[in-house]
Amino acid sequence: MTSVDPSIALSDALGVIATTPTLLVALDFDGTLAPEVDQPGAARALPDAQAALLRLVDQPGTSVALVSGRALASLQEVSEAPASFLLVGSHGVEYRVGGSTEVSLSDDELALRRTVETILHEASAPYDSVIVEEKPAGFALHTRLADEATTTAVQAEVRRRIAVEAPGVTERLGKNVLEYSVKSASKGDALDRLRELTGATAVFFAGDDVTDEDGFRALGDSDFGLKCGRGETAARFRVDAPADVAHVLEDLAELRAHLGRA
Ligand SMILES: O=P(O)(O)OC[C@H]1O[C@H](O[C@H]2O[C@H](CO)[C@@H](O)[C@H](O)[C@H]2O)[C@H](O)[C@@H](O)[C@@H]1O
Repeated sequence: MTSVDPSIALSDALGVIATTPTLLVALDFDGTLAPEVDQPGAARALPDAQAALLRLVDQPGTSVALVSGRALASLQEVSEAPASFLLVGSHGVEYRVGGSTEVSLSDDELALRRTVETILHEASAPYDSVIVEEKPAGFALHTRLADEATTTAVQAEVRRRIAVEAPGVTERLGKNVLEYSVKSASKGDALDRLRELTGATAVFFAGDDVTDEDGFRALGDSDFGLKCGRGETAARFRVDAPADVAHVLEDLAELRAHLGRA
């Protein structure tokens, strides 16, 4: 485990955030809580991470949120999250904060979404290795099982057509996934909303992908950003893999529980 900010050790910063009066623990799902797998529906949080989150959500003044690029329904299914977890899907477009929310699309947005659907399905049709995933406000093109040449070709074709036929849609590029949405919300917007909703005095957020950087940029000096894996980041701390995230969450849960007992 390393500190991107050399002025403070990860364990010291964890000890500080554990004492905050009202804590929001927010986690990206794929690549952070759950190791990456070939089939999106097969992803599951590591048992140690899930156990730590269940322990955290039981502590006084502590909220747990999953903030994912997945559609909310997909996130609910793979995360097996109890009702006490706050859920954000589709990169900040969908929320489960109490009751589920429907995504409401205008006629223009519905038409734009249909155009995106057509482009992604037509561009991916020649390739068995490319999968299109439906979301309430858009579609994602998965190339995890495709070779490099196929990925380059299909993404170039999609981008060429989107620029002409659906300008204005929001593009998000993740690990082996190129996604288009008719809503432009981000994980930064989601953390802002959850912070306000929970009255958090500090926020812990962990993520692994480019779209998680919006979340890290929404953090302030009292917060704790944890990047999982390689790549440029605005997070203050970094670990190598989901197993390390699980360890950090276990430590945070232990510190928070100790505080509750003190
Ligand atoms: O924000 P996240 O919770 O990290 O969600 C990002 C995307 O996750 C899923 O795709 C990724 O994980 C899959 C399972 O490990 C993997 O097969 C795929 O290659 C990854 O891109 C999900 O399917 C997407 O909808 C999310 O946007």
